[in-house]
Formats: sequence, structure tokens, C-alpha cells
Amino acid sequence: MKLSTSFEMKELDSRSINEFKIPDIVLMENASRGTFELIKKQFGNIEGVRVSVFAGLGNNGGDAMAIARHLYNAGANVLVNLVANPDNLNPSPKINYDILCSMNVPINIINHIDDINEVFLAHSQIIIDGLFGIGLSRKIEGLFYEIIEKINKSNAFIVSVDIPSGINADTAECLGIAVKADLTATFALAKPGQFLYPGRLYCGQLEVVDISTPKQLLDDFKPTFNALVKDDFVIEDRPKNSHKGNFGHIAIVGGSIGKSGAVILAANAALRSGAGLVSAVVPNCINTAFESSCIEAMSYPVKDNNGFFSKESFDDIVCFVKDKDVICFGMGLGVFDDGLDLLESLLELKKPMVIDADGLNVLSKDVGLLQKACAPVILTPHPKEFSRLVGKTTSEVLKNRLNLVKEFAKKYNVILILKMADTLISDGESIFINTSGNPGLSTGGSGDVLSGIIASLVAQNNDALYASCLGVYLHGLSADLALSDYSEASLLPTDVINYLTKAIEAIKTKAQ
Ligand SMILES: NC(=O)C1=CN([C@@H]2O[C@H](COP(=O)(O)OP(=O)(O)OC[C@H]3O[C@@H](n4cnc5c(N)ncnc54)[C@H](OP(=O)(O)O)[C@@H]3O)[C@@H](O)[C@H]2O)[C@@H](O)CC1
Ligand SMILES: Nc1ncnc2c1ncn2[C@@H]1O[C@H](COP(=O)(O)OP(=O)(O)O)[C@@H](O)[C@H]1O
Ligand SMILES: [K+]
Repeated sequence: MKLSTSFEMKELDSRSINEFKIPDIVLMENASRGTFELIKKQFGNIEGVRVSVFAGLGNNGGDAMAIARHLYNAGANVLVNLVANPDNLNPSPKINYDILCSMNVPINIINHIDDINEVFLAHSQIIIDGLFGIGLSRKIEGLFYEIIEKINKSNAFIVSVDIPSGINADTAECLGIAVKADLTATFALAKPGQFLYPGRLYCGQLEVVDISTPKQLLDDFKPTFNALVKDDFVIEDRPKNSHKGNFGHIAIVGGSIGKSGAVILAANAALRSGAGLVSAVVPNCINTAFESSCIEAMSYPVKDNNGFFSKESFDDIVCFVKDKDVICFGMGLGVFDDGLDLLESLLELKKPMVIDADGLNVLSKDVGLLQKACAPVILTPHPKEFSRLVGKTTSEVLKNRLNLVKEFAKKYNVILILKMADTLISDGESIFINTSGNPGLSTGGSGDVLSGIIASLVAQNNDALYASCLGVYLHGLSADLALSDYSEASLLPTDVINYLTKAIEAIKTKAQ
């Protein structure tokens, strides 16, 4: 699903106005009418309902005043709190202000927090938050801070216009304070700040309102950000005359003493997401554990050295994996001497690779090795692993993750998946934000499951970016569906694997 940054939205709006000759006031009217319809859907009869409307100094405030008009016409008991000097309003908000005045809709100009009618606010069933939209440009302080504090203390149903005031539409950052909405009506396209944390926590139910932005503009629009939703994916039925060779052979290279589970999880996840064949290349000492827990996969045990891969086995490993379709490297690998040599030899095979966990820690010793890759490489770090790859602290990574993810993917020509509650995926051009998943995934082993799923989707001939997006989405969706039987606290990576079948089915049947 395409998203738009505030800059991109302003471009789209100004092209609607200048190239397609749709007057600004028409866009505002559509935005307000669409929001009003959503409120009506939520409340049914609006007659007599007490509504406090908060309108700021920009166009977001203009939308709010137009919404106030629709509510008033529907019989609501409306009080508009305008936190601006009417003489300084932009033309379209000024028109809406003048209409309200001519209709005698009560308007309170707020210059000080005490100007707010406390009694009316306390008895309001609905609050309209039109203080700031995508034009929020700095930290909220003073009067606006106090107003948002008051709004958040209310028990009313809070509707944010376009975006909860205080949330940066591009980064999701809370700029000092933000409205905690029950419903956010956003215009034309949703914004990244509504899917990334913490902004996502402030939106409540998110609805996109059509404001009549021309179809051509939306179709041609190449967004920087996308949100992953079910409709983005298609999973076909298998051909009736298929055989296992049609669905790829994955080599999982990983495991070490005490970490056989990581390979077992990845192998089972790969099989449950449709891989034709899975072979695990493991140090000899964990082979029995692997074979007894993972019946459908094959294993290729190699000489170990105190529980880890031995350098003497590298040629053997490379020889075994060279005819496989995808290499999945790193889960449970541990840290051992010369791991970088093994990774280099695997990259030289020119096979699609998924690199995770200790495979990433090995890679971080020489990220330049990626330049040797001639086939798609997918990296799946969590923030700590990514911090090692980019040579920054975890907090620096978290502060600047949107840029870093894209820049890293571009520089090294890889697909970078930064695993978090709001996982990001980038190919160096666009950024995809995952919308599925829940805190039940915050358990060791969840990442191993994800790697197995992605490797499996690549092995089934999906493009690496598509496989990464679908894999991340499926992984989260399985965890979401599993909550019908498990709590977030009790959910295990094994349960996520077992629910893959329902997740795949849910994507196949989404249109029905
Ligand atoms: N055709 C269109 O464009 C359409 C637009 N639409 C609607 O317009 C919204 C965008 O409107 P907008 O650009 O006027 O910005 P908005 O968010 O109302 O506020 C900007 C004002 O706030 C000020 N300000 C910023 N931060 C501040 C702070 N911390 N504390 C205090 N002040 C602060 C800022 O001041 P400045 O930064 O300029 O100094 C400026 O004066 C969009 O979200 C949607 O709802 C729809 O109607 C559809 C058609
Ligand atoms: N709160 C959450 N909401 C959604 N997904 C989550 C959440 N916590 C963790 N995850 C997902 O779970 C996985 C954890 O991976 P990782 O940290 O590598 O675990 P491990 O290394 O133990 O296997 C990632 O895919 C991450 O996106
Ligand atoms: K708002």
C-alpha cells in the first residue's frame, strides 16, 4: 500500500490544484465530508451529540472547521475552539471560518488555556483534533501543549484530522506531546508516521478518505514508503502436476553446540512455507539433535571443532551447497575462527543468500565482502546486529533508521530487513513497513523462523524483494492468527510455524 510523506502529499495536493484545476477548497471539502461520514458511521445519529472542535492555524484547522459545519448541520451541539487569529488564516480555512460565522456556529477564539469552555469540553462525546496536520514542523510547546494535554484527559471519542496532532507524519516521532486518537481520518494516502512506532500507537482506527485526488496522479506516484498489507500479495495454488523439484532446494548452513534449535526452527519454517527440499549443513555434534527433531528435512553433518564448524570442513560445505538453490546462513552458527572465510566462499558461489544472526556478526568484520555477491543477498539484522554492520551504536541506528536502512541497501546492493515491531525492508530505493505481528514474537527463535520463511519463498522463484516483503508479512500474520489459541506471552516460534498454513490460506483467500 502506497504511503506519502508530508512533502510528497503537498506535491500531490499542489498538482491536483495546479495541473488538474481542482480548487483547494474542494479538496478541503472532500476531506471534511469524508471525515464527517466516518464519524456518522461510528455514531449513527449525531443529533444532540456534544462536539468540541479544535482548529489550529493551518489547513488542518480549516478541515476541522468544515467538519464542524457538517456536524452542526446534522444536529450536533458544536463548539469550535479556534487556536488562531482569524485574520491570519489561509484563504480556504478563512472561507470555512466565515461560513461558520454566517451560520452562527459557536466559535471560541483561544488565546489562553483558560479560554477553553471546561464544562462544554467535560460533557463532549466527540472531540475533533484539527490542531496540526502534516504541516507540524517543530516541537509543541506552550498553549498547544496545554490544549493537547486537556484533550488527552477527556473521555470523549477523539477523531484526529489527517494525523494525531503532535505526530511527525514522516518519522512517527512524537514532537513533545501528541493527541491519542480513537479514529484518524487521513487524506488521499496514509502516511509513514501512522505505521511506524510510536506514531502508530496514537492513531486508533486508521481510515483513508478519498479527497478526489486524480487517479492518474495516484497511479503514477512512486512512493518512498509503502505499508505491507494483505492485498499486496498473491499466493497461487500449486500446479496439479508439480513435483518437489519445482519448489527449490534450500541449504541451511548454521548451528553449533547448544544452538541446534535455531537450525531446526529455520528448517521447519522453510518446509511449512512451501520449500521443496531442505538440507541443513550442521557441525557433526548437533546432527543427532537435528535429525531427531526435523523429520522432513535432510542433514549434512560436517566435521566440527569443539562444537562449531571446523575450518577443515569448509571445502566440504561449499561442495555440498553449490548445487542448491538458496543458501540460508548464520542461525545458531556461533562465533568461531575463520567464519569470514566460509562466508566469502559461500558468497562466491553466486547463489541467492539469506544471512541472519551470527552470519551477520561474521559479516560485520568485513562488510565489503558483499561486493563479491553476484546473486541477491538478503540481510535480516535486528537493531543490535545492524549497529555492528554500520559501525554505529544501537541508539544511533534507531534514531536514523529510515535513512540508514535505505542507504545501506543501496550501497551494498542488498535487501536489508531491519527486524523490529515495525520491521523495515529496503532495496535501496523504497522502504516497506510491516503491519503484521505482535509482541508474541518477542521470543528467542522468532528470527530463525523468519529466515527459513524468506529462504523458502526465494527458493520458490520469487523475486528477492517480494520474497522478503511476503516473508516478513506472513511471519507476522502467523503470529497474529496464532493468538486465537495462544496468548502473547505464551506464543512460541514453533506455534508461529504451525500457523503458517492459516496465514498462507488467509492471503490466498483475501478477496473473498
Ligand atoms: N490542499 C491542501 O494542501 C490540503 C490540505 N489538507 C489539510 O491540510 C493539512 C496541512 O495543512 P498545513 O500545511 O497548513 O499545515 P498544518 O498542519 O495545518 O499546520 C501548519 C501551521 O502550524 C504551524 N506550526 C507547525 N508546527 C507548529 C508548532 N509546533 N507549534 C506552533 N505552530 C506550529 C505552522 O507554522 P510555520 O511552520 O509555517 O511557522 C503553520 O502555520 C493536512 O494535514 C490536511 O489536514 C486537506 O484539506 C486536503 C487539501
Ligand atoms: N513486538 C513485536 N511486534 C511484531 N514483531 C516482533 C515484535 N517483537 C519481535 N518481533 C519480530 O520477531 C523477530 C525477532 O527476531 P530476532 O530478534 O532475530 O530473534 P531471534 O534472534 O531470537 O530469532 C523479528 O522478525 C521481529 O520483527
Ligand atoms: K490533526
